[in-house]
Amino acid sequence: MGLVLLLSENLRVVIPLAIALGFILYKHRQSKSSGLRSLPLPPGPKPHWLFGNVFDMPLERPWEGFRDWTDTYGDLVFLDLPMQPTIMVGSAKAAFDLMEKRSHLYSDRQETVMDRLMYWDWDFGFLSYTAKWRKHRKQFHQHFAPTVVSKYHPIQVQNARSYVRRMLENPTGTVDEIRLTFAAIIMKVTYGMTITSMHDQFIEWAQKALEGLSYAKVPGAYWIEFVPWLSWIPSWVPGASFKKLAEQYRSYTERMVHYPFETVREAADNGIEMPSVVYSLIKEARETYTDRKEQEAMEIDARDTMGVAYAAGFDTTTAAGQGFILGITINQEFQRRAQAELDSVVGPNRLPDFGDYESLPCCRAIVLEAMRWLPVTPFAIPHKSTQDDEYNGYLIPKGTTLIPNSWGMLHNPEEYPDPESFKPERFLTKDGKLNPEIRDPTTFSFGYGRRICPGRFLSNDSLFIVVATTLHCFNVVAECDKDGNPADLLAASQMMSGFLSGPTAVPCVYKPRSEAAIKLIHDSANESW
Ligand code: HEM
Repeated sequence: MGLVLLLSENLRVVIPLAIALGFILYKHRQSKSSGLRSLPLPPGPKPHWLFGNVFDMPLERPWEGFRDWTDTYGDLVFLDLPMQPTIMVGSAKAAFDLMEKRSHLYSDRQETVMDRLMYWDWDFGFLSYTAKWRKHRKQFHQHFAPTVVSKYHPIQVQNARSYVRRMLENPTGTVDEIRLTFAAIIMKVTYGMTITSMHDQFIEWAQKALEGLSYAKVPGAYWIEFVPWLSWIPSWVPGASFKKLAEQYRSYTERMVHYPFETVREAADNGIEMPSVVYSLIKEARETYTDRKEQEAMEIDARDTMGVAYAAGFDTTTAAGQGFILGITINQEFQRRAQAELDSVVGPNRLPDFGDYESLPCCRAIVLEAMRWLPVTPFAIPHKSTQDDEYNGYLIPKGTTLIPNSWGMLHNPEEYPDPESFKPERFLTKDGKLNPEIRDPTTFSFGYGRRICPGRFLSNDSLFIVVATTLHCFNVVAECDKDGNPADLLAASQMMSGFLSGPTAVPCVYKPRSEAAIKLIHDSANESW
């Protein structure tokens, strides 16, 4: 106890010393040579002798700074960060060569102290490349694979229709209503819970948990990541702001994972069905095992595996949906073209559904362009290597973090001319079909290799039905101020900096296309599902 107090009182000295000592030991380890270690590291900005490239990291719209580095140094840019050799991957070829073709070497993740302290260490998206990760990923995939997700179409159609009904009442509620739509879809699919408001208690907890996560994931923000063995220090110690942050948010993360799961489990205990992924897993556990301990273990696995669905799927799909609304408001010409297609395929007497999917290439092109234009995860989630490797004559040391600049690849003018413009037509042939020669942007925007987003099929379907239903019912135009001046949509399309990105604002208004459209929207409230 005396030692704890002594160290705590002198923490302003202990912390920098511990970090410096850590850096020196790390540098020493790095200098040890092995077979491939005689190869040069990929080029990159010149590092400081002790702090490496820490102070070179671009903070505002970093993807642009990283693209400039790629232009200067090439496909792989080496960054010397504390305890963490890092390579920025700037081209599609290098990204696929490493993270897809050699995915057995590049599928690890950097687990962090903050993940553990803030109770995110159950989330398999942040787990290392271990047996536990494999087990959870496999279980998740069984419920979100392309052959399975069509089961969720009725939930998606129903929520897209409920969305247009709310937009009729609240035509400027673009941001809130699209958020509610994707939250409701994920919660219904995963837990069988009906969400009707973003003020729902669960949603408020989950949003707080995600807010905490966004702080915890700012690279280099917490010194504790460089000296994890100091994570025992109490929160009252000066300099231990990471502990305070963890204490502030941890309980929200716990509630986000536990509450919906316990709701379904309690219902199952009382013989009440809540048809959903979690309900079917609980049922399976109870049918497979008679031993309560084994049942419990399987149920806990299900809780943790599926706890990730809201955390990983809500903000991401929402940001892509916001990109669609803004983009289609800017590109009025393509909006008219998609509506003409909807008029001819769906007609005036019904709303679109998944049966129309193949016949609506314009709506599908809009989804593709929304995924490309303002990429939600500009750097995917970084991967980590598990062995020394060689690529194009360069050493990639074991333990290197690979950060793919997905934004840079999606904005490569050679693949996507005029990349800053929202142009769904780029994905169509002259005769209006999807053009297989243009690279599908979702090969970048959902990440890479064995870690590629397993929720992408659900997300793509949710976006498609929202796009089709919206454009069948509404013209989407720029919001005007009281003097009639339209909002600056290009300013709104500036992407926010952060681990997750999206447009700065969505100043758009929904105007019903016709009386017939209004009737269709109202009538959809009487549909039985
Ligand atoms: C537009 C929507 C979405 C985008 C842009 C997106 C993007 C991503 C990206 C870039 C990754 C990291 C891939 C990598 O490491 O290379 C990822 C991982 C993940 N996503 Fe998504 N995602 C979206 C929607 C969803 C949805 C709806 C779900 C769940 C239903 C989901 C579940 C996950 C999970 C569980 C992981 C972790 C995979 C792992 O580490 O093995 N995502 N996503």
